[in-house]
Amino acid sequence: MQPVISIEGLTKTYKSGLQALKPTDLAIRKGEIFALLGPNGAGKTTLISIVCGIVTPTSGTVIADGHDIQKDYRKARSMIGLVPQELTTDAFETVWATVTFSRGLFGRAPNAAYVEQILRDLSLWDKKDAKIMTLSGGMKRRVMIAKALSHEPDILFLDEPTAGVDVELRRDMWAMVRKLRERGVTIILTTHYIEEAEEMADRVGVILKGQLILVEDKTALMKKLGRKTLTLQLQEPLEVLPPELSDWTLELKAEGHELEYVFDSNAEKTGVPSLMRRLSDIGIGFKDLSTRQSSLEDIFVGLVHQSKTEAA
Ligand SMILES: Nc1ncnc2c1ncn2[C@@H]1O[C@H](COP(=O)(O)OP(=O)(O)OP(=O)(O)O)[C@@H](O)[C@H]1O
Repeated sequence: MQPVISIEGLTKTYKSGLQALKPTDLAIRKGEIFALLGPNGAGKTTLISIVCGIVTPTSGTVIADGHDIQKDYRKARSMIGLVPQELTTDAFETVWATVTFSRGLFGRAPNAAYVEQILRDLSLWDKKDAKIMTLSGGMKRRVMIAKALSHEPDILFLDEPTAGVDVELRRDMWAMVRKLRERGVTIILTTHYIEEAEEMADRVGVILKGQLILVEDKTALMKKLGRKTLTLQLQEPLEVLPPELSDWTLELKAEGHELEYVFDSNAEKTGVPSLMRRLSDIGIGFKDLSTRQSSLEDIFVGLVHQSKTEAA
């Protein structure tokens, strides 16, 4: 199937000299929910801002629904709705006016019934005559979504849609995203929450230091993410790992006082019970033990390491 967005060889170096985006290729499928996952400063906003025509790329091309976003900007832009991270909307306007105005900006004929529908879907209908400045932060965010949808885009970008929003709004947002997808809208969202990607996305891209290091179906990625780290506080420090433990991938930490084992908590056999038995058999005792879910940072580090070894 022809992708709805084709990104080829895209890079961005800001005037400061910082390369925020390394050469990137990505094809977004029509009708999918794609989550771009990455820590602060990874380049998520840079990537989506280029696709939305807000930031000029240093090199590369983006085709959105058959239109080159630079050569054919207006057409490409009219297919796209963007909900930016920051709230940028006119404080003195009413909700109704600001959403209707947005629609007009894209050259769409007025359609009161459509605007009413999106305001209702976003629980904003009873606020339609309220001035933006009188709304709560969560309501303002809903207005940003209504604006982005005002011109009936086929592709919707949500930049960190749930950063700093309450549980209720997050739930509403997710419900709305699913509803839009049912209508055939392609959705690309950026997030640094794994749970958000897990809950929402069909596919996930991981971006780290300007590099898109992996793009995978969510289910496959979630398997990789289900890793845990077991740390054993040893009674006696070890200088080296005994050969009897070579069946497990272990690391000595804290100058030999800690033994660390990273395992897949989704696997049928995690290797934890057998490791415990082997330790007991060879007389290695421990004072305490703890497990923790691998953090996003660990996972990224793991993925980077893995992609480097695979490339080598
Ligand atoms: N206009 C700019 N000029 C110079 N550097 C910039 C500019 N905008 C972003 N950067 C830098 O580019 C890098 C990527 O930033 P970007 O906003 O794309 O990251 P992000 O993944 O969206 O992060 P966050 O999750 O914090 O929003 C960062 O180091 C940032 O400081």
